[in-house]
Amino acid sequence: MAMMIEARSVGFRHSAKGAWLFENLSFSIAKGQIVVLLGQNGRGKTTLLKCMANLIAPTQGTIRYSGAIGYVPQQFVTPFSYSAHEVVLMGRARHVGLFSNPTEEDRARAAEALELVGGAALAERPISTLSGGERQLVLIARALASEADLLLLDEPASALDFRNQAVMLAMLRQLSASRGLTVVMTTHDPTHALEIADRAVLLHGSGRCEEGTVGEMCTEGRLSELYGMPMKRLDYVVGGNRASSIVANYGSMTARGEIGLFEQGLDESKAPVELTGRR
Ligand SMILES: Nc1ncnc2c1ncn2[C@@H]1O[C@H](COP(=O)(O)OP(=O)(O)OP(=O)(O)O)[C@@H](O)[C@H]1O
Repeated sequence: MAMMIEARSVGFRHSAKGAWLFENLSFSIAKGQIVVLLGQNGRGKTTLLKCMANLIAPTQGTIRYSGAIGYVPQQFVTPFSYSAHEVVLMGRARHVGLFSNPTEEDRARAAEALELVGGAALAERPISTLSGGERQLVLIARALASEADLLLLDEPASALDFRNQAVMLAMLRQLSASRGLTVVMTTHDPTHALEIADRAVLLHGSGRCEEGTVGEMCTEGRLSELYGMPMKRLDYVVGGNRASSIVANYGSMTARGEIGLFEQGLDESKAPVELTGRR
């Protein structure tokens, strides 16, 4: 099987005395496989994805890859108000020679990619006027237009409604089956892993991480530990098809302080006290 990515004993920490985000992580991703990175906020999913995209160097270990990479960040900021079509056309950069203009084929591929994500109607709209979800679809189209062999997607579903999430997941599954596209994506919804992924990487924090098949990784026990709260797997039949979802038992969380994000992020002394309008 052709290997797209081989990570060997990879680790990352921001400073020599800082805590490891992940440590001694090794995995192999074969051509056409889909891999999902899971973990609580701040556990290092984006950092790992950036190491895989060769945007930052891991503190320890090596990552080798073959083929062309398309990296889709969580946010895309541009000072210029390009149209959606122009942004997708940027994905053709490595096909367009230096000092050359995009060809008709480049334009056609860009239009095709935008259509594939259901964004054809957005083509002429300035990117700055698009909603978060629309912008996310355009960025995915840009990566598809690049005809990368390996897509690294940072929370591609975070701003999408249920239907567009389903469309995007189906599209990735179809591209991996038909074109051998390899995909690594981060998500806060482990059901996405059940739906399309072959393998999953769990980032538990303090350097601890695990990697394996979705069946091995997405068990109730492992996911409850990963998110620090009870997680259930529901298996059911819908429209004659078997389906599974991972759900969080939200009601089990009693008060603030149990959720890590609050402990880390909310400093009341700095929070705005006055709200405008009536209370
Ligand atoms: N320059 C930096 N120096 C120190 N810590 C940093 C720096 N940049 C990021 N971090 C920290 O590294 C950790 C990992 O960040 P990362 O964005 O990889 O997490 P994540 O799992 O993708 O989170 P989220 O789910 O919230 O997107 C976070 O705790 C973040 O605050």
